[in-house]
Amino acid sequence: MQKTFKNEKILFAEPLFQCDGLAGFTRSELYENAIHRTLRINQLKKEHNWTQEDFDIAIRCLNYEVGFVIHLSMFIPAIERLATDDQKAKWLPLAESYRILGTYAQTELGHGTNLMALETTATFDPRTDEFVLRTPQLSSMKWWPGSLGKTATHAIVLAQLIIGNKNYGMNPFMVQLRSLEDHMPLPGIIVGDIGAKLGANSNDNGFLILNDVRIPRENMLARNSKVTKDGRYIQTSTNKANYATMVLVRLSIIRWAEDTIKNGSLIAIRYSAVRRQSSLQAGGPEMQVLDYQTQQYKIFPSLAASYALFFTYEAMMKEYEIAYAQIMRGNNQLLGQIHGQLSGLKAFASDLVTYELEMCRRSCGGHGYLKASVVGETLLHTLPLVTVEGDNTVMYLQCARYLLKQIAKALAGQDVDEPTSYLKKDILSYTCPVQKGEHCTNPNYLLKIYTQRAHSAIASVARQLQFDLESGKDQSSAFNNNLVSLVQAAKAHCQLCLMKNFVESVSALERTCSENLASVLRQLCLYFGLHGIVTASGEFLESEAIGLQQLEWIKAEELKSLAAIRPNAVALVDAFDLHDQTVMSALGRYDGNAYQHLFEAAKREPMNQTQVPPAYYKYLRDLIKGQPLAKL
Ligand SMILES: CCCCCCCC/C=C\C/C=C/C(=O)SCCNC(=O)CCNC(=O)[C@H](O)C(C)(C)COP(=O)(O)OP(=O)(O)OC[C@H]1O[C@@H](n2cnc3c(N)ncnc32)[C@H](O)[C@@H]1OP(=O)(O)O
Ligand SMILES: Cc1cc2nc3c(=O)[nH]c(=O)nc-3n(C[C@H](O)[C@H](O)[C@H](O)COP(=O)(O)OP(=O)(O)OC[C@H]3O[C@@H](n4cnc5c(N)ncnc54)[C@H](O)[C@@H]3O)c2cc1C
Repeated sequence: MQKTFKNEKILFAEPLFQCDGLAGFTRSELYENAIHRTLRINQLKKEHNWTQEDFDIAIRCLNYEVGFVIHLSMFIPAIERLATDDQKAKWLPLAESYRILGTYAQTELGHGTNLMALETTATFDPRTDEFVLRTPQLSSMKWWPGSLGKTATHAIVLAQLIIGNKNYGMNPFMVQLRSLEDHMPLPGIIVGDIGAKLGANSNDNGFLILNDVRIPRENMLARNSKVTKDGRYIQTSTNKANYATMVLVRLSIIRWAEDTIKNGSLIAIRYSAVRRQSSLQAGGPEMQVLDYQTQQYKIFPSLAASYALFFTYEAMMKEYEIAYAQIMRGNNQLLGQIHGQLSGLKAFASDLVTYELEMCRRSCGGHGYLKASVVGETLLHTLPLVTVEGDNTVMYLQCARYLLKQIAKALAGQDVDEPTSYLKKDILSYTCPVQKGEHCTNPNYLLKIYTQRAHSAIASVARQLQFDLESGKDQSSAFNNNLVSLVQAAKAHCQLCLMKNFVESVSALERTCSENLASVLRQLCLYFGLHGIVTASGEFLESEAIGLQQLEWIKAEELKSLAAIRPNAVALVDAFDLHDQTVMSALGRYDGNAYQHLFEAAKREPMNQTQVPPAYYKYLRDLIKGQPLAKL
């Protein structure tokens, strides 16, 4: 599942990468440890001639608990996508050698989603051939950018470009924040950390106030638009191209989601295999909780999601690489498709894993509430994915906007993009392929059901919008009246994408892998499809993709699937090939000794380093001895 990291032994031989000790670290210690780790991985890369892929896998092996995440995942990619060749030649070597440390400063205290309303300005001053950057009011300050608080020496600041009295919209500007001599903020720069978060506290997300900070004209990243010395704005590509970095990170978030749900399902399934509790026969032996149908129902969705997201990431990476290669050659034909697809799939993947991680946590009972189980920590670290790189609701709406355009083309007899080719079909010619119970065991039949449900959802909201417009509603009111249905249609399309990628990937694999493996993957794919229909049965019925009889057959087949997956469940998570130090969980160790590892973790608890707590001498001793308490 994960490209086996041949350098795992090298990485985990070093105490720095052994994760047990992170519990109890202060924020400053977590921050410092994360920086130390990234720089040490960089040294290992040089010492052992690792590839960039090895470097990236090492970071994933540490669950991204490293420093400079935004420098690596946004600042450098933004230079690659937004800078001219000359600007790349200047800034990339500095960034890649960590001579400058960067962040991507777009979100403000008052705005994150609505980029058109960002308040930071960059005003061109022709007298000095400079831009003057300012955050005019409290709500304008940059707020959230990773590494901004204490680390970044530079930021790519997204600001409204002002020339004369005209606003040319959001453009990217390279701004130095700190001295490269003593790391002190430069004149006009007020910068700091925004404070503790629910998780990811090794990251110094920060705030930035710009008080008339002057930068040279050549600091505007000018691949897509530039300002001439005499103040003329020249657009060389669509201004949507300035959004390119976000598209890439949305792709990365799908893989991040895949990585977290693999951890969660591995912990839940391995622990459920060793945990024995209660018995079905009075006086009989206690059962592995993994044998309870309800426990399987709780955690097998996370197992199936792990594989579904793996296959979808692989497919979307190929789609992105094709689109990006064209875009970098100036051909924006695929820009709308890749934006629509990745907006929706980033939202769907992060929604899916945050829900399933909580189910994994719950499935571990009381021990799931211990930090040492790590499944709760994993959930906390995953929660931001529903917000970063675009709030999920807003991302679904971007996907829906793309789908509306595609169905309009389909209905007009025009070509549509490959991912929405199903919209060309005649929706009325559909007949449910499941006409008897055994038909539910055919993933291709299920795929037809998903297709019809998605097509129906998109067609239905398109019709409703048209009806509202023809009834006299203006565009924005008609849209706002249908936002929930638009989100629903986007989710339906995304769930179809996951199912299609799963079916097609297994079909391709079975041509080369053993029949045993093929049969296990087919079973998991079938389960993923059945479970998806059951959990959204209302929408599948509403779309008439299935009827009540089919739903009854599908529900029965889903429960049978649980029993079919059970014998391979542990092997399927072992196949993730995740090192114990990556999973870090006392409940999910490969050796299965959950209780021993829990007790070892408890013994490492700082409070247990002394038998008698300081509070005894302050409060408890007199209390227990019946002595009057001193004034508190
Ligand atoms: C070390 C490894 C680590 C790997 C993992 C890294 C993870 C990093 C974790 C955290 C970092 C977090 C970073 C951030 O959060 S950065 C900030 C992210 N912010 C956002 O995503 C803002 C969301 N808002 C928007 O994107 C936009 O405001 C909008 C899309 C909601 C609205 O755009 P706008 O231009 O205001 O209006 P329209 O909707 O009318 O769109 C206009 C037009 O542009 C097209 N379009 C919009 N976005 C894109 C895009 N990204 N790419 C291409 N095209 C885009 C849109 O489709 C419209 O096109 P049209 O229909 O043809 O007119
Ligand atoms: C951990 C973390 C790291 C981050 N790192 C960075 C970074 O490195 N760089 C950076 O620039 N930013 C960063 N961000 C900021 C992030 O990009 C924004 O928080 C995100 O884009 C959401 O915007 P917002 O916070 O303004 O939410 P809002 O848009 O204010 O969302 C609030 C509510 O309003 C709803 N809403 C908003 N607009 C609409 C609409 N048009 N239609 C329907 N509903 C709507 C949303 O769905 C949501 O329910 C980070 C955030 C987090 C949590």
